Amino acid sequence: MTKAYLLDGKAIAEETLGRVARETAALRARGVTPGLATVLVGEDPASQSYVASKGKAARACGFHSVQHTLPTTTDELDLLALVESLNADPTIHGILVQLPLPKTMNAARVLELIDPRKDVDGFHPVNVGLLSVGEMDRAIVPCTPAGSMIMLDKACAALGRTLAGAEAVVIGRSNIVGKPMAQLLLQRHCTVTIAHSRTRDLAAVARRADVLVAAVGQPEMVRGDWVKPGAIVIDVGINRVAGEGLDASGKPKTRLVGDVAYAEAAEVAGAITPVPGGVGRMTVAMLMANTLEAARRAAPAGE
Ligand SMILES: NC(=O)C1=CN([C@@H]2O[C@H](COP(=O)(O)OP(=O)(O)OC[C@H]3O[C@@H](n4cnc5c(N)ncnc54)[C@H](OP(=O)(O)O)[C@@H]3O)[C@@H](O)[C@H]2O)C=CC1
Ligand SMILES: Nc1nc(=O)c2c([nH]1)NC[C@@H]1CN(c3ccc(C(=O)N[C@@H](CCC(=O)O)C(=O)O)cc3)C=[N+]21
Repeated sequence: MTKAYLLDGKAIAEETLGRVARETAALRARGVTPGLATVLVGEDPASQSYVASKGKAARACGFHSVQHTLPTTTDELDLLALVESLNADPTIHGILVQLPLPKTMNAARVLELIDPRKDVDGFHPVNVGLLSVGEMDRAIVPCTPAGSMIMLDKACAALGRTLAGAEAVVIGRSNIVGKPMAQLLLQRHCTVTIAHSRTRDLAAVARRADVLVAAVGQPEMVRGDWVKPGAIVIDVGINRVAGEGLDASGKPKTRLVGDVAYAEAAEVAGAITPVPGGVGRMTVAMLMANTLEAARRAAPAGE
């Protein structure tokens, strides 16, 4: 049995981050330093660790990086005021409000207040619209789907495939992953199916896919026999599940798994992304790429 080509998210992300760092140096030579502000409300440990890794990547790229941490009890109006002050701050080109926000807050209202030109997550309705009409010079594309497309291009190059005409199935229809992913695949001329929790016979739908994207949030839901032989499998899922034994502080160990049963799927797929070390790495890298691009668009035209 041939084993799938492993799409190494860490290595591909490093490539992207290297390019961003080089281009940032060039932009700084013109007097512009990309600035990224992250906003975290509450103390969710997973969110804290994501935000920390974003700050670290920003500094490694040579960005100006600021982090705002607000207590869970923050008044929504105070968060809105912070967003407005970041909108008005010329040293900040990218604003990321970490999701999920506390349930007491209206997340849509917060996201819609972010200046679309600084919306490096690509979640603002203006960016959603620009993506859907294909205005890619002005749109900011959500990081996870954008990173997934880069990995798909690597897979196509390695396997000698092309996306045009391919059957693509995206499992998941969220605004942050599933829908924008489907838009990008459509732009690349795939025949796109979006599946979700009401889809009948999901396994059969998945088996049609030359390109299968799982963005579900269900640990290892996609089994090996859901994968068409030779398909390219992009596993977006990040699920923390119980591991074996105890950690150093005596708490039960946990581990990360994707939405795809990796070992089974890797026996059948043509190429596959691992979890961890897959799409998650690319998400952080694309956030840096989006921030650099936002800074460039804000900078006066250079020679
Ligand atoms: N790698 C990365 O950088 C990132 C990873 N993630 C991870 O990706 C996953 C998806 O995230 P996100 O899109 O935000 O999640 P959401 O919970 O917003 O959306 C999940 C989607 O999956 C569908 N779904 C849920 N259960 C099933 C099922 N049993 N069968 C079929 N469809 C199902 C839902 O359907 P319905 O609409 O009908 O409810 C929904 O459309 C999560 O594991 C998340 O942690 C997210 C962002 C970034
Ligand atoms: N406004 C906003 N924008 C986001 O982009 C956003 C968000 N909110 N909320 C949560 C999700 C999730 N997300 C991830 C980022 C990095 C990894 C990542 O780096 N994962 C590593 C491992 C991480 C670990 O070990 O915990 C990996 O897959 O190898 C994963 C998931 C961004 N999100």
